[in-house]
Amino acid sequence: MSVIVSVVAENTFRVIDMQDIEPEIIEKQIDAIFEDIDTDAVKIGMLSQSTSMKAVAHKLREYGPQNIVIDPVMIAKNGCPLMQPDSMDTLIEEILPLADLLTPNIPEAERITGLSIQTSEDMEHAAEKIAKMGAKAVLVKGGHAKGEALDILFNGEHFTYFSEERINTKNTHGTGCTYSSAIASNLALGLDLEEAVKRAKDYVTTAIRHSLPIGKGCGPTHHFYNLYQNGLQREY
Ligand SMILES: Nc1ncnc2c1ncn2[C@@H]1O[C@H](COP(=O)(O)OP(=O)(O)OP(=O)(O)O)[C@@H](O)[C@H]1O
Ligand SMILES: Cc1ncc(CO)c(N)n1
Repeated sequence: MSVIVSVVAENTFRVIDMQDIEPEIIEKQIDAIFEDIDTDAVKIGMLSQSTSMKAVAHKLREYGPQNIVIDPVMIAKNGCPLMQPDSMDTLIEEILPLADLLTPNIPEAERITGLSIQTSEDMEHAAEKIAKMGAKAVLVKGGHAKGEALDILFNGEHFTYFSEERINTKNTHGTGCTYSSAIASNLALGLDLEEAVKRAKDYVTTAIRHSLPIGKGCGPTHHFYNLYQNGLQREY
C-alpha cells in the first residue's frame, strides 16, 4: 500500500520538476490505509518539504505502526536535490525520532550530524550520534565511499558490518530505495533487524550486479533478477 507524497518528473539523468501533494491529502491517504488493512512495516522515502514531513509524522504518531524504516532522501544519484534544505530541522525533530531504522547514505549522515565521514570509525560515530538524536537503529550506507560497499548498522547497543565487493557500474539509480524497502519487507516477515538487513544487502547487491543499462544516465537496479532466474519469462 502506498501513499503518494510528491509527483516527481524524473528520469535516469535528471529531475525536471516536482509537485508535492497537499498535506491534507497525504494525511487522508494514510487514514485510508490504517482504517482498513493491517500494516506490518512502513517504509518512508523522499519527503521534500516540512509540511509533507509534518503530515506524515502526525499520522504515524496517531497510528503508531511497528517497523518504521526511514530513508532520509536528500539528493538523487545525478546530483538533483529532492529535499528542501530549510526542512532539515523538521526532518531531525519530527521524522528522525519515529524511525525504528534510519538508513542515511554518507552525505545524508554528514548533513544530519554535521560530522565529516571518511572512515568506518567515522561511520560508527555518525550512526551513534543519529541514535542519540532519537532513531532506534541506524544503518549508514557506504555506497558513496571508495573501495568495498560497506554499510554499518548500529542497533543502539552494538555495530554490525555488512560488506560486499563494489560493482563497477553507473546503473545504481534507486539502490537506497530498493535497500530500505527490502529491509522493511523483511521486518514485516518477522525477521530480526540484523537478519533483515543481511538478506536485503544480498538482494540489493544482486539487483546492482544485474542492473539495467537503459536510459542516458544511471540505469535502475534489477529487482526481479532472482525471480527471472527461477523460471519467469525474461522479456526486456
Ligand atoms: N557500486 C556498488 N556496488 C555494490 N554495492 C553498492 C554500490 N553502490 C551502492 N551499493 C550498495 O547499495 C546500497 C545503497 O547504498 P547507497 O549509499 O547507494 O544508497 P543511496 O545513496 O541512498 O541510494 P539512492 O539515493 O540511489 O537511492 C548499500 O548497501 C550500498 O553499499
Ligand atoms: C523520487 C525519488 N526518491 C528517491 C530517490 C533516491 O535517489 C530518487 N532519485 N527519486
